[in-house]
Amino acid sequence: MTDAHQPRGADMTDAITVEDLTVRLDGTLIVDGVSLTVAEGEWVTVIGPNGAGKSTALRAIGGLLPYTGKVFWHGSPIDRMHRRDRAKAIATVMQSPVVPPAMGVYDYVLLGRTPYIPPLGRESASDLAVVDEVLAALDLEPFAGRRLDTLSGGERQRVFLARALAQGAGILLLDEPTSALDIGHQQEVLELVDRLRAERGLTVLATMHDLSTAGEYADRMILLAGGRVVAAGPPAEVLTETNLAEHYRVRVRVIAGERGPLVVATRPQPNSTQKPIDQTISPL
Ligand SMILES: Nc1ncnc2c1ncn2[C@@H]1O[C@H](COP(=O)(O)OP(=O)(O)OP(=O)(O)O)[C@@H](O)[C@H]1O
Repeated sequence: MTDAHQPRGADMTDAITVEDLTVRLDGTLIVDGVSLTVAEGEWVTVIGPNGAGKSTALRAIGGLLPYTGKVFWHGSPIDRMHRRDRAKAIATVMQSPVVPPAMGVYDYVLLGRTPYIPPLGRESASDLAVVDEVLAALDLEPFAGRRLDTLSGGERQRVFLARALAQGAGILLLDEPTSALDIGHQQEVLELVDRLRAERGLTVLATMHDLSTAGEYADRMILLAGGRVVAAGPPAEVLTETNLAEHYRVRVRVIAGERGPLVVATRPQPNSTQKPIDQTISPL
């Protein structure tokens, strides 16, 4: 297994290679020299506290934000790839994508097939078959005729994933893909992605906040804090009480589960070093 964050040049067996990725937003350094690799067929999940730079890093790796450093997909520098080839190589599900509110679910998922439809051409029967297959796999058939703006947050999140899967790309970038889903749909979606990974060799780079769930599905994890990689490796090496206490500033218990470490946050002890409330709130 490769080290998650050692730069070593683009390797054809790596689906994603990132070297010294740096992103500034409005002059502020947000991602600070991140290097990582994701092998073909591997699932790597980036974790880290709010504001750590996870979404920003993922957007840059997906070619959606300007950056300095190097990003390769399947050994090709992305800044030299044609837009259509990019869309066939990588599909992204970012948080709160902007969508035409009046658009129907079926048409939105069909947008995933755009890179396969010739200019001025129409979608083929096989494009429609892919959309039907994806809608069925995500339990979305009953919603096919509905407008996007009539769906619940969780239903919409599944539609965003459906569009990405319809794209048929070999690499999936998922930014908190299950944050709005109930526990049943969360497991269903992650199992589906994992099955596609096994059947089609899909590569997954995701961000997730639910640490136990993240650890159950990822081959490797990367802990980001302050825009930098502070830990990387298999879930059991990253999800440690020491790492989580240091970077999330929370007291946790990590218990060995069947499929990976289970992380439980515990309340501070009453005699901990926290100041009494009456010393931290100014009197009115
Ligand atoms: N235009 C901007 N100018 C300055 N700072 C910005 C700008 N856009 C985003 N940021 C900051 O960049 C930091 C990283 O944001 P990002 O969304 O990548 O974090 P994240 O790790 O995904 O967080 P979360 O877990 O809350 O989703 C945040 O502190 C955010 O406020």
